[in-house]
Amino acid sequence: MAENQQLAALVDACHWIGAKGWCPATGGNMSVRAGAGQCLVSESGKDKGALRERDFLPVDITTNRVLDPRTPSAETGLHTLIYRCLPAVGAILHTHSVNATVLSRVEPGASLLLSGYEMQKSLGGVASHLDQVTVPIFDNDQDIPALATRVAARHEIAPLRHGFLVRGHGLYCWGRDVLEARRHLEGLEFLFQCELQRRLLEAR
Ligand SMILES: CSC[C@@H](O)[C@@H](O)C(=O)COP(=O)(O)O
Ligand SMILES: [Zn+2]
Repeated sequence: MAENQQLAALVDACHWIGAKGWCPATGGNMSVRAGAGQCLVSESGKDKGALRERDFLPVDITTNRVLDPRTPSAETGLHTLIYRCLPAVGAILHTHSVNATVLSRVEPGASLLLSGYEMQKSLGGVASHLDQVTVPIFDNDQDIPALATRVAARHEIAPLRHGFLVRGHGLYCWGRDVLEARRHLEGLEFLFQCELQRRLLEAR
């Protein structure tokens, strides 16, 4: 799909995310890969459920240089890192759902491990409910370059796949294009809700 179609699809995805309530109070950010080693990142501080195409700003993926007088997301460094680590990624969605926020705090480990769910197959390359899906969890940090360094270090050891959680903060997920990133977001959110309910019921 052409770059302008991807941007139109991303704007659509942002409105869908807003309607789901996954980006309350200006939380979250989104981007698509663009030509010439750039990506288009949502402007900082905007309501992500009401973004328009002109609210996405060009950023150089290698240098993080912002090619616009406006300010892109405070978390731009995570978007550019993901594009550098995973050359096949075409779109990234970062959301702040209640389930992602709570589950990332309830799980004390460095990963959320999911298995036994048919809906795991909504994630690219997962063929069975018997597979184990690993969603890395990183402790939150207001220092985005420091957080990006930890994400990159983990990617060196265990390559990132569909997304990761930031503890008490939210989810980053992605896909080859906006359509796949949307499917991953919806699939992961479904799995988070199941896992949270399972843990609540089994704790009784
Ligand atoms: C509502 S505060 C959330 C922010 O600190 C941040 O986590 C976020 O996702 C949005 O930041 P932004 O700079 O608008 O992209
Ligand atoms: Zn955030």
